[in-house]
Amino acid sequence: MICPIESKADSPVIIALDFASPLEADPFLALWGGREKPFIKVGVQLFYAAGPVWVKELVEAGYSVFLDLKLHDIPHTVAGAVRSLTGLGVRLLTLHASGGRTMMEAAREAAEASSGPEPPRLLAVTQLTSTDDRMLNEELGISGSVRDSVLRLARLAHRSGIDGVVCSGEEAGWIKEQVSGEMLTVTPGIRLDGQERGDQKRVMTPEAAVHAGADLLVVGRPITRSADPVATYEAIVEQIKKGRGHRE
Ligand SMILES: O=c1ccn([C@@H]2O[C@H](COP(=O)(O)O)[C@@H](O)[C@H]2O)c(=O)[nH]1
Repeated sequence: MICPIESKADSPVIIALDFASPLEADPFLALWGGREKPFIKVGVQLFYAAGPVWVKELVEAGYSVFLDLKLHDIPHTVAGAVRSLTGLGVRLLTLHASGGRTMMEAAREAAEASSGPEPPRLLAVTQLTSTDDRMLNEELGISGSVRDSVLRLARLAHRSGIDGVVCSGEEAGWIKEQVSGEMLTVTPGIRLDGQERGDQKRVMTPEAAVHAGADLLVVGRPITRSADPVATYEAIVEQIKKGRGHRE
């Protein structure tokens, strides 16, 4: 089943607007002029440059916005950040599951207590898609596989009342089966066949990710660096339809 948070255009693709400033992001979004507005993700680079007022303007202009700030601090501070951000009207907001249960519960309670627009659904980042087993074990000193760690963090997020997780396509199906079918699975690390991975370690094609159980796909450079971003976006949407066909 495709989750109800997906974009109005019946497309589960979220475009990661990893640009330096609105001077780059605005002309990029204008390429969709006359078409259904895409679901967009604003991450730390653009948020730090553009600020909350610009994000609110996007929401007011009709964009569904995923604010990917990956909050990670003591519970009191994260709760305060969530309170500051809920008024923006964004649909999704991230925090790191590794901040622990008390931090995630504090974030959820802060979102629920908001009196403004509908609060964002919270997503817990499990292990970044740029992490592989070697990095986890040798650099971070965490034993076991990335998959085990992702499942453990997804369970913790679920127990903390968090709506969904950010994970790779490789883990989306396991989370649905082993944690909860209700957990929203949002998957970056999307690459088209044969495309450069760049810094991503756990990658999947759009079709394979949806087939594996991903609800929403985050796609940045494959679209933003494409010679024809709108055509690439539409080709990815087509691939997803195929992936859904295989899943049903
Ligand atoms: O584990 C994670 C969490 C977030 N991201 C974000 O998704 C996009 C991916 O961009 P690409 O250019 O398609 O690689 C980017 O904004 C990351 O901050 C992630 O990649 N992995």
